[in-house]
Amino acid sequence: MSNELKFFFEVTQRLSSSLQLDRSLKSCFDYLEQQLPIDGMYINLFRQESEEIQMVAHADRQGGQLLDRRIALTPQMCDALNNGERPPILILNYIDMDSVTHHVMSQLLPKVKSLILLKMHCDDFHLGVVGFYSYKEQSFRARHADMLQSLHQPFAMVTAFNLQGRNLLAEKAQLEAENRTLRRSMGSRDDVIGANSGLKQVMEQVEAIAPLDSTVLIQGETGCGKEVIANAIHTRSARAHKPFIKVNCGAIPDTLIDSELFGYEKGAFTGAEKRKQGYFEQANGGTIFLDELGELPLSAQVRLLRVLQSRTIVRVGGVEPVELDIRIVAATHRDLQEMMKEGTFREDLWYRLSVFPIAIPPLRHRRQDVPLLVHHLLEQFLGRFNLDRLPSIAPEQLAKLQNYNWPGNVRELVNAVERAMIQSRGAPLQFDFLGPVEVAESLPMTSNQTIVIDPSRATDQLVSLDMMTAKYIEHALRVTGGKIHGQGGAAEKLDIHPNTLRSRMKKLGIL
Ligand SMILES: Nc1ncnc2c1ncn2[C@@H]1O[C@H](COP(=O)(O)OP(=O)(O)OP(=O)(O)O)[C@@H](O)[C@H]1O
Repeated sequence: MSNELKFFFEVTQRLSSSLQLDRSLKSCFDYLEQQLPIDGMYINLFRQESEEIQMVAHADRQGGQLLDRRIALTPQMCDALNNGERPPILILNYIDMDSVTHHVMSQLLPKVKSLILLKMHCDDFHLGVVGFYSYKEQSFRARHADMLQSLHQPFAMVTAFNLQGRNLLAEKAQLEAENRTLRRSMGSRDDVIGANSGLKQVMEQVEAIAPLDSTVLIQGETGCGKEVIANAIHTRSARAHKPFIKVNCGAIPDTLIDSELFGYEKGAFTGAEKRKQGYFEQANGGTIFLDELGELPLSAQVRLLRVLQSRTIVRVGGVEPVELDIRIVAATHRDLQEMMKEGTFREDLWYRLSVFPIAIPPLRHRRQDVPLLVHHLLEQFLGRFNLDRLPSIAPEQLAKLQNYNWPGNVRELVNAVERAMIQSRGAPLQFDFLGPVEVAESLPMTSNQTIVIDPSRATDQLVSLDMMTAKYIEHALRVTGGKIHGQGGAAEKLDIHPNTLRSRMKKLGIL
């Protein structure tokens, strides 16, 4: 075999040795550096549609890497690269001999002093170049170019196939993302956003209580995710494949509560033509979620207490108790203890229910969850709005969302994101309809959560020192992910004793 053939055979063998361009390029380099005075090589694509050069792979003595580094070109540079007169192989013993190469290399590999560029063509399409470079000026001779010129076809083929492979991988990643969204919308286990940040403590409680059959009372402001947490308890329990029945206690008229909850026997009242199961029976084997429990009238509270004690119900018009295997999860945004004092909520029922209370912090106390929720909602809305990519949000708009006070909690955020998507029509999302963020309600933050104390931003509308202290403590808790004591905790950062911080939080009403 002639020397040229041996060279061609060895390089093409190495080039096709792996499906990963970084590996095959490194293998080529290891051989080529013994044949040519090179310090490295790379593959650059010519992206005519976006007027860019994209470096996709590089290899030198340290190893091979896949890259995605892009350099913008001027229209004149694109014309120069498209010019049919540009030779298929070019020796540049000084980088500034060619203005486009100088522009690109000064940004990608500024130490390179001389180069051989091998143009890659595929079906009349100018794919880009393979660059063989040296850190010394005047390294290359015509014989080096002669050796390399037969390689333009194999390099072009391998690069083209590799790019196709990458497109397939990108499609696969997109399919996986769609799958995740679908699973979430079907209520799979990973649908609690903030489970590892603002809702970490809540989720620890959920994980602990879910496998047991204990009654759970979820408390939290309206729209903060009580149903989401109730659902998480059910899906993490052994009852996950059994019914999860949600009852909105506030939505049932007083006169219908008994028959809706406990069902009725045939003939129990006019119109009761056949026996009907109530919500409790429908939930048999699974979980019943009693939402808005605070709205339940006192008479129904007594009967609920009986169910909790005996795990049996009696249908309206019936006498026989029906035994049930159910787990009860209740939720309210009302202050049940206050209602007890007023006499509108039964004390005995409270004690039965509050065996395992879970308090969900409002969204303004876990602002770190806002970007996560926004991203989750955008993914959810993607399908509904028939979009093929996520709309963008400018950092200051995201900061605005994080600083806003969210009186309607996550539900209000859901509505705000939906409204912004409807209004945006493909442009970056705007949330100016939320109105200015009040200084009193949030401290100015940059998008990377660094607090900015800027007296020039103070207005004449002063707020009480207690309110400012509360906001500052809340901010410290956000920064530390809710950690109070120990290294990196809020007490350390605020330079006070953890017990002092706790008592101040209690006084200021911080959860
Ligand atoms: N942690 C979360 N992750 C994902 N979505 C959430 C989360 N919290 C709330 N949501 C969404 O916010 C909306 C309101 O949540 P949910 O109905 O659970 O609140 P709630 O506290 O039960 O409200 P209400 O007090 O009105 O009964 C729903 O669309 C829900 O999917």
